[in-house]
Amino acid sequence: EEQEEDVLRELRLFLRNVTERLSLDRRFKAFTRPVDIEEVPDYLMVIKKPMDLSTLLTNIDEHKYVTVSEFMLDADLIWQNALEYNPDSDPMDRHIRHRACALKDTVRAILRDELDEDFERVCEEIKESR
Ligand SMILES: CC(=O)c1nc(NC(=O)[C@H]2CNCCN2)sc1-c1cc(O)cc(O)c1
Repeated sequence: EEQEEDVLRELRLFLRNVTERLSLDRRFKAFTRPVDIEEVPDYLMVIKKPMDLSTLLTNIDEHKYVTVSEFMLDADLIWQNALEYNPDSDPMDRHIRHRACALKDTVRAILRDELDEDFERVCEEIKESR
């Protein structure tokens, strides 16, 4: 009903705000757009579920997420994919892994500081009821 749509509208506003702040952080430049398959032809042989910050925003606008937990599953793909594609001691691998770990910690810190657990519980109730 209308109250549920109010909650999901507030969820989308919160998730857009978090995603846009991440996209503005220079440490996460490599994660702002889909990996360019022309530049990195073997990427899709290694990474089965690509994800990036611009795709998160599109998903939010398409009402893909009813809970923060669903959003987190896709947001976690971004740094998990980077760790998987960059496992070696190569300086570039280490550089990307460092930024992937910073992304992981930053997302968790924002949600710990800014997500009210009662709000997420209401979102989970809406999801269960559908
Ligand atoms: C996001 C990601 O996982 C990524 N990984 C890379 N790894 C490498 O280049 C390592 C791989 N091992 C051998 C030595 N090179 S480059 C890169 C990337 C960076 C961008 O600024 C944009 C973009 O689309 C992708």
